[in-house]
Amino acid sequence: MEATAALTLSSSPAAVRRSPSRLTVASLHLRRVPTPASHLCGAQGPAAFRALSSPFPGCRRRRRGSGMVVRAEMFGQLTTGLESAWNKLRGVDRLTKENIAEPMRDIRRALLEADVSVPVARSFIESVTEKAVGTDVIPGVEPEQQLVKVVNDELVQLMGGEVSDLVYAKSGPTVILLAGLQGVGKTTVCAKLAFYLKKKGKSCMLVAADVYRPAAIDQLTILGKKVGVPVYSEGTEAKPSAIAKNGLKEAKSKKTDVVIVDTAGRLQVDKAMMNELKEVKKAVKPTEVLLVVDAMTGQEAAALVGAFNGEVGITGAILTKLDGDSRGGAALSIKEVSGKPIKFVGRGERVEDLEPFYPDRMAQRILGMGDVLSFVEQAQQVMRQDDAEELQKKIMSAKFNFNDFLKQTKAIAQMGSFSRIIGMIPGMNKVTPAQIREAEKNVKFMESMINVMSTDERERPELLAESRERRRRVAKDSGKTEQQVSQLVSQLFQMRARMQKMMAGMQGKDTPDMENLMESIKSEEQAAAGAGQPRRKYGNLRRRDLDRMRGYRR
Ligand SMILES: Nc1nc2c(ncn2[C@@H]2O[C@H](COP(=O)(O)OP(=O)(O)OP(=O)(O)O)[C@@H](O)[C@H]2O)c(=O)[nH]1
Repeated sequence: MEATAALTLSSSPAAVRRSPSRLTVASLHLRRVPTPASHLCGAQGPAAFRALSSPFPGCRRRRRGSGMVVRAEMFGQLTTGLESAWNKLRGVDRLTKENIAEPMRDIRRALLEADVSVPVARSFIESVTEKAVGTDVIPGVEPEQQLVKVVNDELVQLMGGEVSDLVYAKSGPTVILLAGLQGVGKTTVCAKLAFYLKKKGKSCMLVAADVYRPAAIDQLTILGKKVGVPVYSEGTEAKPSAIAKNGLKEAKSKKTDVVIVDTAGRLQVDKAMMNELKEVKKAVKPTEVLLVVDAMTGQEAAALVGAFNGEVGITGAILTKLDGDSRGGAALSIKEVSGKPIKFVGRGERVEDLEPFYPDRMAQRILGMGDVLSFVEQAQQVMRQDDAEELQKKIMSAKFNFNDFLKQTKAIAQMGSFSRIIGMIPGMNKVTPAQIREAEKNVKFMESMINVMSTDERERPELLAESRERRRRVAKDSGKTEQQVSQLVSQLFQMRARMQKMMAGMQGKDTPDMENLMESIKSEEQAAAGAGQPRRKYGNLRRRDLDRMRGYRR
């Protein structure tokens, strides 16, 4: 049977055709098994959740400069190229090899225009095609949204997947050796790194091993002063490897945590440069050898990282000048081409302008679709097939218990706070902030009671239904009244009944009618405004459950 997921995301292909400029995410529907809605809404009625579960207008793609989605201008062209790929999928039912062929060509073109190398673009396209075609359809998520997600995940992988942290030495100072061609920003990076590490509570020392450009030593000394870090130098006469070795000795004697060695840059890769680097490396046995590359050089930067790694052996790259006019090819290709991760990126000339490289954030910037991605991810999470199937079995056997209740509550909480979700959906002005706060308060309120229940009580709500003693204990331990606990137990049984009714309807080939369902929830809640009041009929609720409920209400 199909996944019984509770929350799904969609807007109909018809709506998309009517409004092609709209991104098609974003109506939240209750499908098949209803997410327990009423428990989020408490006695005040499920207004907030009802509003969430009713179809909304599509989530409009944020225009450039609208302020809601931060787009890296650097990737602007790539982003625009990708957009045309999504547009070509509007209105299709599922992703097939045939219907994604043209969008894939757009993506390939966009990557090449961003200065990604041909082999990298080719393998990217192959991988996206394979995953997109094989991807499970998530009910309610539009095919182009799924493609956005696949492209996002592949971009993240392409850029190295996880963030690659600096490695520190197990004992003694951590030595970071910086290498790179002339003018890429090495000296500036020395100061930026020291500034970054100081903020992390590490003591640092800079070592001036660029003996060919006298101004480099002065520049490093000035920058060292600026960030409050000592600079070790021996002028321009000594050998770089000796300077680095002596600098390390001094750092050891001062118990410095991190030593950053600045080396000379050349206009191009040459043998002398490589040999010198190898010597310095041998002299100080660095924990990290980082190649500084300029993002403006595009795919050449990636090739350079590969070349340095082959010759000298490096641990990663630092990509500078991402604030400039580059097209992004370097960020996309370095890991794939060289096998080495980008560890930091420089986004300006100031010492503060260095940050760790986060592949996921970068991918989101490229796509400029953070809202779509979080919707698809959340839908996937909420709809994990195993959970859903297990839940379905429980519903059918009337075993839906407080653990499931809590799980569902948390699944909804995972959809982001109510306010956040609503904030992402333009046109969602039917739910007032007060209603949102109320719904959130109710979730917490119920959790506090469930949290103090014993394992048995959570698994078998009947125990609470049967025993006033137990209800009193839960009330006392959670600081609530006995009546409030009774009401919670009552709500769980009502929910079981509603779910079974719906499942029975589905199995009887009736398509569940959400309008009717919500109406029936509403009228049930009106009929049962308090746990002590008589209720109207309970649909498919089992006789045993009813008896038990009666037992606890007596
Ligand atoms: N816009 C921008 N400029 C940067 C960045 N990083 C460095 N620069 C600038 O690039 C220029 C060269 O930087 P340096 O740090 O001197 O480069 P270098 O690699 O040490 O140069 P050599 O010592 O000649 O090898 C300077 O004007 C820096 O201010 C960055 O991330 N963004």
